[in-house]
Amino acid sequence: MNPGTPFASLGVVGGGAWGTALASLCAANGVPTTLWAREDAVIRAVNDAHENTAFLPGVPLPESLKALNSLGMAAENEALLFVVPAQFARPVLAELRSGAGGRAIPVALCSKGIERATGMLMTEVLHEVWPEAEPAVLSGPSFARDVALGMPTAVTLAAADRDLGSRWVATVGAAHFRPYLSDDLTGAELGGAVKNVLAIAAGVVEGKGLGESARAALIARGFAEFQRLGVALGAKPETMAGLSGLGDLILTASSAHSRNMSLGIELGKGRALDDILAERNTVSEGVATAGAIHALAVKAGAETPICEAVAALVAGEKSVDEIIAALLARPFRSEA
Ligand SMILES: NC(=O)C1=CN([C@@H]2O[C@H](COP(=O)(O)OP(=O)(O)OC[C@H]3O[C@@H](n4cnc5c(N)ncnc54)[C@H](O)[C@@H]3O)[C@@H](O)[C@H]2O)C=CC1
Ligand SMILES: O=C(CO)COP(=O)(O)O
Repeated sequence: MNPGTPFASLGVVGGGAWGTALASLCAANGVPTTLWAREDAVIRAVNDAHENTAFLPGVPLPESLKALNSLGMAAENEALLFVVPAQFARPVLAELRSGAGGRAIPVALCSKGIERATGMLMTEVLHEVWPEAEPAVLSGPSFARDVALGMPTAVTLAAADRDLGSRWVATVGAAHFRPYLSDDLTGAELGGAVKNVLAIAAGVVEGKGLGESARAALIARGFAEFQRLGVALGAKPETMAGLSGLGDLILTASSAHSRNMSLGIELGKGRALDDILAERNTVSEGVATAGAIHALAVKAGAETPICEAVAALVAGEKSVDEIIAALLARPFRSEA
């Protein structure tokens, strides 16, 4: 692969844990980087104490990283990493487009979810809101804290154009953060969205004490769902089996550090969803995405019983015991 040229300036939009980790990485690479955050307290903490105390406490950030709250200024950069949770993405992208004056600039989407109101993937939302933007998708098994602390990580970086992909690799890549190029944007973003829903299910298995064998079965059968849906939506099977697919599913469905899995654990212990969400300031994308995935799957004619069960659980339509009973009562079938 020809080495690309890093972008001359980068705006990271979204000052949660993941946006902060990615901004820190790019700033440490020497790319002039600014971080857009909604919260004044985050902006002050990043600029004054070089730490995002709200969302990524205890991780020192490069002094060269500057935070701001103007989307208009963020849009003046040569390229953008977009890390706003999926349910809030549309208005933020619209404001960025207006700040950019409708310019065609590279936007790498790093959020892992589907817009509940429309059932759209993030690339579809971007295309609708800002058709001139040049999309890429960065997704894979990568906890923000691991990346920010310099622990080894590998991700999928999908872009339709190889030169564009190489520029992103040169901007975010580091010895400990290894992006692998792909041209399958749909596959890359679908993996990140679906694994969050399956991680909630894996958490329920854990919280309910159903055992590690059950969790392994859930991961494998969840992966089968994910492949069926991916194929129906035009994703490549190798993407589903790669870092942004199986890789992220393994991480998120086996670690209580995952917000989605830990939420599932609490649900499995019998706690109410609203009580769990009320005590968190962080996002668990699978909650809003579950229903959207199920609806997409129905439309695409793909059978996704685990995602359907999670959708019914978080919508309050079925209890944990009811979804477990329904999954175990399914008829025996061939594995493929
Ligand atoms: N944290 C992680 O390890 C990783 C997260 N991601 C994805 O990155 C995206 C962002 O997640 P995190 O950075 O972890 O967020 P976070 O959970 O650390 O922080 C919540 C974020 O949501 C934002 N937010 C809340 N209400 C909002 C609103 N009304 N409008 C706009 N923004 C609002 C907050 O400003 C904050 O940036 C998600 O899609 C997540 O799935 C992807 C890879 C790793
Ligand atoms: O996407 C992630 C790791 O790849 C983070 O997962 P959670 O949002 O469940 O914490």
